[in-house]
Amino acid sequence: MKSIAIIYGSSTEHTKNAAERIAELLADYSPTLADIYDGDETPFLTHDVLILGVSTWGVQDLQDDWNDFYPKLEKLDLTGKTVALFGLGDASIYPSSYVDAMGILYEIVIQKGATVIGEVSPEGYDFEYSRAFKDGKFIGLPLDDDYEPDLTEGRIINWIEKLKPYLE
Ligand SMILES: Cc1cc2nc3c(=O)[nH]c(=O)nc-3n(C[C@H](O)[C@H](O)[C@H](O)COP(=O)(O)O)c2cc1C
Repeated sequence: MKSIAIIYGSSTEHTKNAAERIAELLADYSPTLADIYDGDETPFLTHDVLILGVSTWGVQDLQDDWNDFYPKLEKLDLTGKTVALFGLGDASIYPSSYVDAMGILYEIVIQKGATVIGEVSPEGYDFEYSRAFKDGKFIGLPLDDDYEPDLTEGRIINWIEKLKPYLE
């Protein structure tokens, strides 16, 4: 069984709530839950699988705490790490930058040597453009607690089931 860290940044608790739900669903793996606000790179270094949660703010930007942490992220070596990403956004008001921050994190973790798992089909999502949408798939799990909160629980459960084979 792999060791898992769930690391999130959240300004109005949407990403935090999703991170806590993911932690509950993965309770058998005893995951570490960390708020990137603390600025601590230790969980990145001490776990095999990193589940990273980020919301998009400022239109197309990383959530503030992830933004502050970004220079540290640029210095990490993530070779051999498995990363799964989830991103909170609002496809109704920001359809042209939907969950862009998840795409920003994807690009840097790939550059730092990580393998990314957990891509998601766009079926059921209504958006125009997303930096997190590559080669016909989202590179992680988009969640929208502003526009379609009722879908969050089912989306998380489906996604976790798909991740589980990579966590053994
Ligand atoms: C000023 C502002 C800018 C935003 N920009 C985007 C955006 O570009 N793309 C997007 O998908 N969501 C955008 N959002 C929506 C947030 O990402 C969304 O509310 C999210 O659930 C916040 O999560 P958090 O509470 O974990 O920070 C924006 C929200 C605000 C208030």
